[in-house]
Amino acid sequence: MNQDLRQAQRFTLNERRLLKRHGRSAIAIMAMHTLLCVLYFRQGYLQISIESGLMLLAGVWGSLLVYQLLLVSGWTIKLREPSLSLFLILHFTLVFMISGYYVDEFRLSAVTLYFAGLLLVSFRLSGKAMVAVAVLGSASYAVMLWLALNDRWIQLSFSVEALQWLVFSMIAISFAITGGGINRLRNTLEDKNRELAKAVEQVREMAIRDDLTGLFNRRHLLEIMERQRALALRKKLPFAVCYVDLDHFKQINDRFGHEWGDRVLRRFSQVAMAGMRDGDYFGRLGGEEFLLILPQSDELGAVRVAERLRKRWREESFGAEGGPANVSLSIGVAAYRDSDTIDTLINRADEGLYKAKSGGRDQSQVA
Ligand SMILES: Nc1nc2c(ncn2[C@@H]2O[C@H](COP(=O)(O)OP(=O)(O)OP(=O)(O)O)[C@@H](O)[C@H]2O)c(=O)[nH]1
Repeated sequence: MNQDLRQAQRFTLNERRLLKRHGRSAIAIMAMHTLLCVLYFRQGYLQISIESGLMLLAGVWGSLLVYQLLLVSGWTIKLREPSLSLFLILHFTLVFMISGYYVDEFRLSAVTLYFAGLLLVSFRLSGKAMVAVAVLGSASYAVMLWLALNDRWIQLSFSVEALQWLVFSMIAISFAITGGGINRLRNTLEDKNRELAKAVEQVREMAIRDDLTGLFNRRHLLEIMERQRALALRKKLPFAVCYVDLDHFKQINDRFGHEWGDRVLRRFSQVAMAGMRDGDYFGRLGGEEFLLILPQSDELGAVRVAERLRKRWREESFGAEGGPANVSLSIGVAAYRDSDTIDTLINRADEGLYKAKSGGRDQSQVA
């Protein structure tokens, strides 16, 4: 594959890599939060028994690991939102609110890492979804607070708690508003990168194709021959080429006009392509000259292919459409030899073509 194309694809077709990174970030946030909870617990600020704490931890990490497995396995890649960010942020909301419930002294600090979670999913969720998530976060905080106040009314100050809830809600909404922008930017960037990859592919196609026929052009045919030669040298795989030339083409142009000449060239390309074996290559060297490259073919096999093409093309007639009745072909065939370079091989095929022309045209000759 062309190097430019690979580079463009690195920006566009790397969804699996991004998903893995997304999963790793989720784990990092949760790991930091777990560490924070352990510190709170050790300092006596987390009002929870060790058994309940461990059970909660098992639930949190169990579900997060399942999430991570889904992302890494590629199972979610076909979904509309493959990072399952909505699930992730709901999971985070639940976990952070539960920990917030148990930490009375620093309730707001216990849920601070929730904002890192919001930032993470803002790369994936739309602006509207982000606002909905933030509102849900704020409502969950309110419910959590209500439960904590109900349980421990005497020790808690309503106004301080309400102020902390307000701060939490404002930060969450601000994250949602700016986060929506991040997602829009990311989508635009993705679209642009996709367009870029397509453009690179188009440029690449233009660089290897002949305008008139859409066949491989001379440059690309020479590249293919170089590759075949390398294979022949390394793995002793034979290959052969057929130098194909339409006979008396100048007369066609002169008698029927250049447009008819073009039409004949295009039809010949279609006929030749239709009869080709998978793995063979066919292209236009220029003018009315074409080249067939036949991997894993010896001289005899190549002559058979050349003759089949010549006979098939003779059946084609343009007479009924006001063009030439028949256009014959002359073909020079040459099989690769160890001492060959690309030039000597083409020259030999050209010699075969010369023999075919001087032998009366409409035939294949080996050289
Ligand atoms: N219509 C058309 N004609 C082309 C194109 N490229 C080359 N030609 C014409 O092809 C003709 C080739 O003529 P020659 O090289 O004399 O060969 P020929 O008339 O086929 O004679 P032989 O090969 O000896 O049978 C010339 O008239 C070129 O102008 C093309 O893209 N379209």
